[in-house]
Amino acid sequence: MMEQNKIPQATAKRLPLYYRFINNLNHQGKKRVSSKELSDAVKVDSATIRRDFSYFGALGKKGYGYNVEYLLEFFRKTLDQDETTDVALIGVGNLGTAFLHYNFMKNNNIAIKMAFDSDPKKVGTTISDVPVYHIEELDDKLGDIQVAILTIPASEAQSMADHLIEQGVEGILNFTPARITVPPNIRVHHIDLAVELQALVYFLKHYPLTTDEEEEEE
Ligand SMILES: NC(=O)c1ccc[n+]([C@@H]2O[C@H](COP(=O)([O-])OP(=O)(O)OC[C@H]3O[C@@H](n4cnc5c(N)ncnc54)[C@H](O)[C@@H]3O)[C@@H](O)[C@H]2O)c1
Repeated sequence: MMEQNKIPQATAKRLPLYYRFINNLNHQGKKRVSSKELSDAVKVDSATIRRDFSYFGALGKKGYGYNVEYLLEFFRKTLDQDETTDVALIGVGNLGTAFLHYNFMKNNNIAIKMAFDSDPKKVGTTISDVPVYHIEELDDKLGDIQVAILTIPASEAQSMADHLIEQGVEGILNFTPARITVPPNIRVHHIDLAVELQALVYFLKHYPLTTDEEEEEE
């Protein structure tokens, strides 16, 4: 990955968001984009965008904006768009099934390759071309997959994470409300809808958005 270490984590997290939008612009044949346009589209304030983009070596010109092709090339390299990353999904219930149906990652060269469940009724089925195996087949089937999505009951999360790590998984996207403990070399990202909603409501109440932006166009 290109100069990934120099990019602050908060900036890196916004990369996929930028990538998706810039990719769309490119498909529409657009050659340049202003920080204001970007800001409106991805809902990140334009000062943050300018700071983020300065890490990418993309310096917008006043009255011109950013070069779409340059940005796209940079994002592709940085996000390893040229390589495919396979992901395993653990738990084909309400949430897991929805993720399999909505092939949300097809443009990003990241794909859910296989899914696991303990329910015999689900094992042996295929959802959007993704085979569902029994969880006991995990060691045989996982291969060199290093990323897993956890959509199992919270009570199963820790032991499942331990097992996945034993099998070589290095990154876990945890949708269960359980806070799992992992060794320092393993990365866990936790997505909790309830917490996100609470945060949104809190911000609405205490930090109302204003409409007058002190915009400085680039
Ligand atoms: N993060 C969020 O925004 C969000 C939203 C809804 C639910 N959740 C959480 O996501 C998880 C899944 O929710 P759901 O509604 O899909 O639940 P669900 O009960 O519909 O699905 C859970 C699935 O996991 C399977 N399972 C159980 N134990 C297993 C094991 N040991 N190995 C493999 N598979 C196993 C079950 O057979 C079932 O298919 C829960 O922890 C829930 O709290 C998170």
